[in-house]
Amino acid sequence: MVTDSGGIRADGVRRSFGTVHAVADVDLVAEPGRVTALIGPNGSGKTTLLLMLAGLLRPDGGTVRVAGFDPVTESYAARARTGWMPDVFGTWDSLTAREVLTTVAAAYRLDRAAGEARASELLALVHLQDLADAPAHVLSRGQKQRLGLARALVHDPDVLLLDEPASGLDPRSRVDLRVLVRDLAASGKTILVSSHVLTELDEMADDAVFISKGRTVATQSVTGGDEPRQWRMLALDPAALIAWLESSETAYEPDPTGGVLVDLRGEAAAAALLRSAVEADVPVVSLAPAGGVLEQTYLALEEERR
Ligand SMILES: Nc1ncnc2c1ncn2[C@@H]1O[C@H](COP(=O)(O)OP(=O)(O)OP(=O)(O)O)[C@@H](O)[C@H]1O
Repeated sequence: MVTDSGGIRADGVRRSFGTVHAVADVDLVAEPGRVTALIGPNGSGKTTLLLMLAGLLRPDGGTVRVAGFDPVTESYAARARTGWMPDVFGTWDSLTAREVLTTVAAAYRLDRAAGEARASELLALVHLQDLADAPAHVLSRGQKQRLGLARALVHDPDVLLLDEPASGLDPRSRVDLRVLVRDLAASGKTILVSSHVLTELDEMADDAVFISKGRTVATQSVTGGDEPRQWRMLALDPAALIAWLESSETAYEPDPTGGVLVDLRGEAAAAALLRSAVEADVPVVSLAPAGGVLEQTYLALEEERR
């Protein structure tokens, strides 16, 4: 649970730019030790919300607590506990990757030796040792993202706000990012991460908050939930599969891939369906979730809002 001293909490937060209500009414809870995904279409207000949580933009109304502090009235305490990784990381072009980190360390009042040690540790963590002494402007987009992540971690914050952290990362770096984020959550940090790549969030997040047009429209637990979702079932003999589904009165819809889609509640239900199909000699070749759980919720919400 979020207590006064941990996690992120936003209640009825709003922020407009002129007549644009970028964030109109957002409620959000992100708990320590968990990764919470922030999901919404382009322009739904994710970055604006993250900027308010990071203390970089003042809300017009509502309340925000980050690690127990108000980022506006207790900005020093909140910022000391918050790591912010923007979607586009502007580096100071004349500095090297290492200097970017030691400069940030100095801003957080780490002494020189501690700052240098921390910079080396983080450069190794994000696999940038070989480029440590290269000017930051020569880094590729993905390498800059990794430096941005290292920068967010300099002061060992309790709360991490990551805006599209995987954008521009190659497949290996995405896996590394996922492992790192999970490790940070396991060590008790609160992590809020926005991304459009829902399959990636499926594998990274514990909880999800969906926003649309500046409002919270749904929250969902990613892990351990047994909400119904669609599974795709394929058989060597599609006619035999359909005959069996009909005789066993299992609801299905045909799938363009030649298989069928069935609604199932959790993995135990999938195992039971597979067992009965095999017992009935249906030559099933696969039964797997059709798309990720977050993608299914996202598309259902989009459909609802059309
Ligand atoms: N500084 C600003 N001035 C005016 N309008 C703004 C400003 N910042 C954001 N907006 C508007 O607020 C809305 C929400 O923008 P925001 O960047 O928060 O969305 P987002 O969900 O992060 O989008 P994306 O997924 O494309 O990154 C958009 O309509 C945007 O044009």
